Amino acid sequence: MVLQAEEGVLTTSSPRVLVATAVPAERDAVARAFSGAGTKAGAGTGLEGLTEIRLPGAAVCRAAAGWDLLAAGVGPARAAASAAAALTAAALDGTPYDLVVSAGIGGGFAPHAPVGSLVVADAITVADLGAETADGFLAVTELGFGTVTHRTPESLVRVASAATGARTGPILTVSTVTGTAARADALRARHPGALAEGMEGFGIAEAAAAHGVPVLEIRAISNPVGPRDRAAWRIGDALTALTAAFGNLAPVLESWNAHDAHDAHDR
Ligand SMILES: O=C(O)c1cccc(C(=O)CC[C@H]2O[C@@H](n3cnc4c(=O)[nH]cnc43)[C@H](O)[C@@H]2O)c1
Repeated sequence: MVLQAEEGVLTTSSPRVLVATAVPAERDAVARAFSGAGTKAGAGTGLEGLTEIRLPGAAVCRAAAGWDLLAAGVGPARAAASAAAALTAAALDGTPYDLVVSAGIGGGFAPHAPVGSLVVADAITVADLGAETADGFLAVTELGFGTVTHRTPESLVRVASAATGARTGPILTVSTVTGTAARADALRARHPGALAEGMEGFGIAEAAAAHGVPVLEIRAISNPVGPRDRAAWRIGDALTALTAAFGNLAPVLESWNAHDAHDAHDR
């Protein structure tokens, strides 16, 4: 967000937002909210009408003024590397991002996050970064290292959930998709209140934190967290919900003041 002097008056331009998904299908679902780009019209690349900017380590698509979309890859490490590349390139270019949004489909914890619903994270927590011991799992912070949770700005979570109808609560980041009831129960016990899981949020939040940029995560629920039944994932419905979410989210994020982000903290 750059302050500009116009006729002697200081005005604030719209924030620059980086939306990071895992895969191109999710990025294109976000793109459809802006201009109809990413529809099936054309050769099926999903990028008709979008400008692709190739960077060292990442390629971002400009969906609209101020809105860059990144298919950052699956899993926290690849997503962090891609997001960091995009953030660094923008900073070196003198046009840093004001907000990073981790977005995509995700698993929902029953009964609070049913398939087809939306979840906005008030906390982005890595669930499997630590050590297994005879007495159970120890988070990396309990070993004296690093971070396991990034908080999202309260004011941003409030406006985002009001605009989209999303439930708000912790979203877990896992490197292994939960595939049994026992693992789902263990996650519930360790993270009471967790609404959803995905595979990239924490990595993207780490990259954003390294650049001092606030982060938000939004997931459209495609499947329940629990016993694996890949055939039952409602990916199409979730992608449709993601497009609708960004249609409602974009105007409120554009008017959100990034300087309100002082209410976010890492743990
Ligand atoms: O096959 C397709 O057409 C397709 C379209 C869009 C996305 C996909 C994915 O497989 C996305 C993988 C992505 O989804 C997240 N995810 C979804 N459900 C879960 C879950 O139960 N636990 C953890 N992650 C989940 C995750 O972020 C993956 O990166 C396919």
